[in-house]
Amino acid sequence: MNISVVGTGYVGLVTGVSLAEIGHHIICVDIDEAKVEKMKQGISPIYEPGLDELMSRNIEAERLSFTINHQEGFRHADVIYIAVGTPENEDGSANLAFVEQAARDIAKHITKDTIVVTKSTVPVGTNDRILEIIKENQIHNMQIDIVANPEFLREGSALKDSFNGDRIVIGANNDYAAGMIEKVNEPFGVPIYHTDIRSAELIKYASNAFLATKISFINEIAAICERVGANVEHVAKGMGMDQRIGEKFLNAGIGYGGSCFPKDTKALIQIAGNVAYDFELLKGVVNVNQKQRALLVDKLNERFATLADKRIAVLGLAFKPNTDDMREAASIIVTEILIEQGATVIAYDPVAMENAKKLLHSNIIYAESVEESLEDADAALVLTEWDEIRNADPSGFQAMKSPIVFDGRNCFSVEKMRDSGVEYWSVGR
Ligand SMILES: NC(=O)C1=CN([C@@H]2O[C@H](COP(=O)(O)OP(=O)(O)OC[C@H]3O[C@@H](n4cnc5c(N)ncnc54)[C@H](O)[C@@H]3O)[C@@H](O)[C@H]2O)C=CC1
Ligand SMILES: O=C(O)[C@H]1O[C@H](OP(=O)(O)OP(=O)(O)OC[C@H]2O[C@@H](n3ccc(=O)[nH]c3=O)[C@H](O)[C@@H]2O)[C@H](O)[C@@H](O)[C@@H]1O
Repeated sequence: MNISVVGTGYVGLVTGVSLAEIGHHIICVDIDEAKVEKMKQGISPIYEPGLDELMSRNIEAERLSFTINHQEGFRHADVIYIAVGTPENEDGSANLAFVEQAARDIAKHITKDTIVVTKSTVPVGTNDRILEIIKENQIHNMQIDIVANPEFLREGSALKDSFNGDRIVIGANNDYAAGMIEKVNEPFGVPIYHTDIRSAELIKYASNAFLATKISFINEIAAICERVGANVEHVAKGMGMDQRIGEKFLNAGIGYGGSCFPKDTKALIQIAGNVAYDFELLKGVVNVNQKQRALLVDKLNERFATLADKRIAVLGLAFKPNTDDMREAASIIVTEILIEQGATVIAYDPVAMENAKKLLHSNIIYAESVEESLEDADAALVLTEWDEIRNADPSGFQAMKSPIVFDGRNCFSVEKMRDSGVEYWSVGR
């Protein structure tokens, strides 16, 4: 099928590449010229394991191309996917400006009957609005159907998730559109769940909010563990063995970050608020996460009278391993407080440092390796559990002025660290 994807961020590009890989003809449209130039050469503008290789393969096979021109992008499209950003407004609600602009672009340029598929995470009712915008602004009078098809991939394992997802949700209000989008997705071999549009929209927010709830829940259990002398890893394991609970997303740490959990939890609170429902539980989840992010700085402040003369190594900057994405990373707030308190910060991340430099305080010093960041440091904070950090030899911490480590991702064995003479604090163990 001829498919166009609007927006080539983490979701749009992975969607385009995956659909090309299963045999569709894909043209991706983005307004960012520099990005499009890179992608035309088979270079992914984002770090995502395996993506460059799959892009190049499908470009060579002439199943994948890129353009900044919407008209060219939509000319042959049977289906158009919307995968533009839905960032957070100041009040926490979802900003739909990019989605609405994409709808206007579609309205202006389509010249054949089209199914529009919304991949972006959008509040309930947005697909109705998109359809309305397209119908109101259409130049040629074409038949338009709309399908809500939320995305569940995780950054860092996006391709793996696309080909091995737990489900594909198709929300439609007619059998033709639902059947066509099922056909598009069939080669993935992933279970397909059909529902109405509004339920599909809510499935996405409810799923992210539930996962965020698991994380804040285990983080509160970790706080109790610390106070009563239990070990949160053992507690999580014992809980997770109950299949009704499940073992995943029970890793205690410095909370959730990234481009989605923080914004989607807040957006769902707004969605509920708009229909006069106070989502108390989710408000608690958000508050717990807020506190959790500053946990390591609180611990540092308990350990040292002042940070003014301290050299602090920060290991890991991305919001999670295997991505260069810095959106809502804990490192943003942690490094800001450290610098505010007068500390010297020497940071290292295997992949995200270029993006970090654009976002973090200009006083941060960047190291080329874990070892370099540890040299002469008074304390080290672990913010992201990259394999390179996780696999660091505990004896390496002896290069510090004082081997004191606050581990926000429970990367190291408590026993090994203590045996290596490291003063070690981790979350709830
Ligand atoms: N990042 C993730 O892991 C996931 C994101 N989502 C959702 O998917 C959506 C997209 O997220 P990301 O890929 O992270 O966004 P992103 O911000 O990385 O990328 C959006 C892209 O859309 C482009 N764009 C904006 N307006 C355009 C227009 N009118 N025409 C063409 N291109 C346009 C931008 O230039 C940018 O390249 C959001 O709603 C997000 O909540 C859903 C699941 C996973
Ligand atoms: O809507 C989205 O954008 C996506 O959001 C998350 O994916 P992502 O943000 O890429 O990464 P996750 O692996 O979910 O991690 C999110 C955050 O939670 C933290 N986390 C995760 C798991 C855990 O047990 N503990 C924990 O603190 C991670 O460190 C990270 O900061 C969801 O997992 C995806 O299903 C969803 O599609």
